[in-house]
Amino acid sequence: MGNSSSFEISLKQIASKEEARILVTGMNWAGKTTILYKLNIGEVIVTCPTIGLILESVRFRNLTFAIWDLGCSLGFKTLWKYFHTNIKGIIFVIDSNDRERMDNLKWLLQEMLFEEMLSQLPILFFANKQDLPNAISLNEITEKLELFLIRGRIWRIQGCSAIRGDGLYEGIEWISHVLNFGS
Ligand SMILES: Nc1nc2c(ncn2[C@@H]2O[C@H](COP(=O)(O)OP(=O)(O)OP(=O)(O)O)[C@@H](O)[C@H]2O)c(=O)[nH]1
Ligand SMILES: [Mg+2]
Repeated sequence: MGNSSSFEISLKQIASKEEARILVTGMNWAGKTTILYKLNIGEVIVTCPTIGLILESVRFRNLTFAIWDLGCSLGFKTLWKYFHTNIKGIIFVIDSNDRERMDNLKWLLQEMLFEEMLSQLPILFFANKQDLPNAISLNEITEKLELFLIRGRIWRIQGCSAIRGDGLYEGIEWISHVLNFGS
């Protein structure tokens, strides 16, 4: 990665080229990449791996899905600063099998929910890995992450298994519909 000013210029260039998008995010290992592959909505493109920001994007109808990790050392704020104007919705992927990181996840989610630049955007929560025997139920995830406290935006939690493909299209159809892009 170059120095911080050349890095900022690179970010600006990426942000200016991209069109309206849905941000797909969540903790690492949650299944973001697998979901996008499974949806078979196009080739996953590593847009710019050289600057330390792993940005993958795929297209589905007229939506662009861009993904990056919460665990990324850049942090939310750097990314939001450049990308928020094009973001129309958020897909937040949860590893339903990861009980140990639920508390961490809750705080990361809170940080995002309170981010002014992302306020009012609809959120689809994909409770992924529901195929695993110890997966946490949707009700329990809703409790643990306090999703019921979300105000001022449309949200939905959708159980899914990126491995099997269950639930993915229901979620994508929902967010497409909410954004008035879907048929
Ligand atoms: N059992 C099961 N495993 C899954 C599912 N989705 C993803 N995985 C596995 O979880 C691991 C992480 O999946 P990725 O798609 O790489 O997750 P990611 O969120 O893109 O991870 P990072 O890019 O590292 O942040 C892989 O071993 C996947 O095969 C699922 O629905 N069920
Ligand atoms: Mg990934």
